[in-house]
Amino acid sequence: MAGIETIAVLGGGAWGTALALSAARAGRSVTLWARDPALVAEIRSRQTNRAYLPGVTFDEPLTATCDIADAANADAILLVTPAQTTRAVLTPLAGLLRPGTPVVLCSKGIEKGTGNLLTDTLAEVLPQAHPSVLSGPSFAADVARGLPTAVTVAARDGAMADALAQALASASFRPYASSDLIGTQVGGALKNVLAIACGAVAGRKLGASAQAALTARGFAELTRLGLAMGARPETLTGLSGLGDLVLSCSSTQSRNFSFGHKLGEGRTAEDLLNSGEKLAEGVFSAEIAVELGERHGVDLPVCKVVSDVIAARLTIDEALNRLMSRPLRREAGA
Ligand SMILES: NC(=O)C1=CN([C@@H]2O[C@H](COP(=O)(O)OP(=O)(O)OC[C@H]3O[C@@H](n4cnc5c(N)ncnc54)[C@H](O)[C@@H]3O)[C@@H](O)[C@H]2O)C=CC1
Ligand SMILES: O=C(CO)COP(=O)(O)O
Repeated sequence: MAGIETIAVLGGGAWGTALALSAARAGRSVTLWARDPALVAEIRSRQTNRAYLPGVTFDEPLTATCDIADAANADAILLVTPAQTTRAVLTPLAGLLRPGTPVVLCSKGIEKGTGNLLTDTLAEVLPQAHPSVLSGPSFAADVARGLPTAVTVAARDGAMADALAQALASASFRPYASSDLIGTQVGGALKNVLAIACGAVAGRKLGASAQAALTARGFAELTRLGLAMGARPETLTGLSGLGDLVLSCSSTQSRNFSFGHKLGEGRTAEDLLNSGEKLAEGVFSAEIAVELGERHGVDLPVCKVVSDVIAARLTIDEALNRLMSRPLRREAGA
């Protein structure tokens, strides 16, 4: 397999910019596509992205463009826009992308309306692409600053996953290759929903014990759904599953945790969404995760209460009562 030298990153937000910087540090030639001309101008003139990565000056030069056609000929494309925009962002590449080009989905979510994992959407829009996923415990601000990070990089074909891991690896960024596309995506999507629940527990001051219990029971949910959908167990206990769940369920740096924290303090989801709160993917994935659970015959009680709280069908206290009054059961067979 030919080496991956040129990389296009689609998305000029926090994670897209951080991954572009990280790939440049790994020695790749990187083009960052963003829809906002003002941001492209800022990157070209100042090598900063002050709105999404305040305080970070790029240590490696990035080329920026507003024309998505400039991305089509790269050896690999990283898609890093909010999960619900995946279809819209990929569509213009339909007639441009060379067959076999790896498209690495770096967003974490499930498509509303279809219940698709993002690789399913990719297959519908760009069937000629080689489907790939990057996921794991990694805050954009940490990666942008070159702090040590490890992630999972999965591709349909193990050799492609190895090539992508090789291309993205640097002294501070360590990808582990995998061929489990399903497991890698289920972990990333569900941890966002579960982080909202843990944030709400913290915001409601229910205690560290409750937060740990919810993280563990959340992991049981993530595992049940992942296995029912065909994930491999070792992926779910790896970086993109347990690793990312632990990070997001324990840190106020997580936007999903922070969103939940504010719900726990009494704000409503509607109010938060209307007041320009930062992107919290779990808000959009919660309901569709519950639907996926139903489709696969899997019970997801924590995701269900998160979905109900977001839709204002339940208060935080009612959610707690619902979880605590469920019939007692054996832990392993739950
Ligand atoms: N920020 C982080 O630490 C991490 C984020 N992620 C995932 O990466 C994805 C993106 O997150 P962030 O970059 O953090 O979000 P962000 O809110 O910082 O940036 C999103 C970017 O997407 C752009 N965008 C929105 N709609 C668009 C559209 N229709 N077409 C083109 N561009 C559009 C926005 O203008 C913005 O530049 C999410 O799925 C998130 O879960 C994954 C790992 C870490
Ligand atoms: O996915 C992330 C860390 O791995 C980022 O989490 P948030 O989107 O909750 O900030």
